[in-house]
Amino acid sequence: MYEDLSNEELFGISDYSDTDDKVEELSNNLSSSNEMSEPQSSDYEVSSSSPLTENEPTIISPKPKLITLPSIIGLILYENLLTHEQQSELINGIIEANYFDNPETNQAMCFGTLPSFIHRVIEIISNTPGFFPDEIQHRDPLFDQARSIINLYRPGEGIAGHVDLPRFEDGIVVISLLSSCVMRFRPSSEVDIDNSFYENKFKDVHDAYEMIPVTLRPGSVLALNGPARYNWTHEIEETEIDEIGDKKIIRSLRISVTLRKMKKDQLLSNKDDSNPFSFEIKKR
Ligand SMILES: O=C(O)CCC(=O)C(=O)O
Ligand SMILES: [Fe+2]
Repeated sequence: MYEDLSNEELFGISDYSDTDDKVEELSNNLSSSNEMSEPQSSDYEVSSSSPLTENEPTIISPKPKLITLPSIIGLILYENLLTHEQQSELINGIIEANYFDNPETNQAMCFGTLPSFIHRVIEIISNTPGFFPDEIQHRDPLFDQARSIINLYRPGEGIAGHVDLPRFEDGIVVISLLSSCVMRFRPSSEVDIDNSFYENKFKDVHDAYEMIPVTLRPGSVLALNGPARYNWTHEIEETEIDEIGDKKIIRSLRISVTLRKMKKDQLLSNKDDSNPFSFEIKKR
C-alpha cells in the first residue's frame, strides 16, 4: 500500500520481546492500531563473536549518532542513544505506572521525585557529553524537580507549536519511544507568543517562513538549549502520515518523555512540587 516508503523510515519494536505484549495490551486498551514493522538490519550492529543463524540474528544495538543542525543553534539530536534494553525499561516503567489506563488520558506530569526508571535515563544523559554547554550539562541535579512529562500519541495525534514555558530553566530534553514522528521547528516570531520574555532572547535572525523538520526516532534523545529552546517553536502535526521530502512515516503509537528543570523561584511558588509523590494526568 505504501510502496514509496523508505525502509529507513519504518521502525518497530518487534525485537522488544518482553515489552511487546504489554505494548499490545496498552494499545488494545487505547483501541489504537499498533502494527509494528520489523526493524531493518542495516540499522543494527550484529555481533560477530556470537554464532548467527539465518533466522535469528543477534541484535546488539543500533549505532548511536549525534546530529546537529546549522540553522538551529542549540539543537542536538542523539539518535539511538538508548539501547533496546534501556528503551524497554522506560516503556515497562511507564506501562506499569498505569498513567494511561484511562483512554481519555494522553499526558502524565510527574512532580517532585522522579520515578527510578526516569532517573536511570537521566544518568545516561548526564554521562553523555555534548548535549548541553558545560553550565547546563554539569548542573546538579540536571533535571531533579523537573516537571517530567510523559506524552502518549495515538496515530494522528500531535502537539501544537509552542516554546516551553519560561518557568523552566534552559536545557530541555525529549526522549522518543516506540515509533517515529516528525517534529517541526519554526522561528518563534512567526507564532504569536504572548510573552515578551521570548523576544530576541538570543538575537539570532530567522526567515519568518522557515520550517525545519526533524525526525524523532525511538531511542533518540533531543536536547534543546539557547536559541533552539527560546527562539524556535516546536510542534508535531496532527496527521497519520508524516511526509518529509519524498519519504513518508506512518505514525504508530508513540511515547515521549520530556525532562526539564523548574526554576528555583517557581518551585517555592508552586505547592504541587512540594509533594514528592504526586503526578497529574490530563489530556493534551
Ligand atoms: O512529545 C514530544 O515529542 C514533545 C513534547 C513537548 O514538546 C513538550 O512536552 O513540551
Ligand atoms: Fe515542548
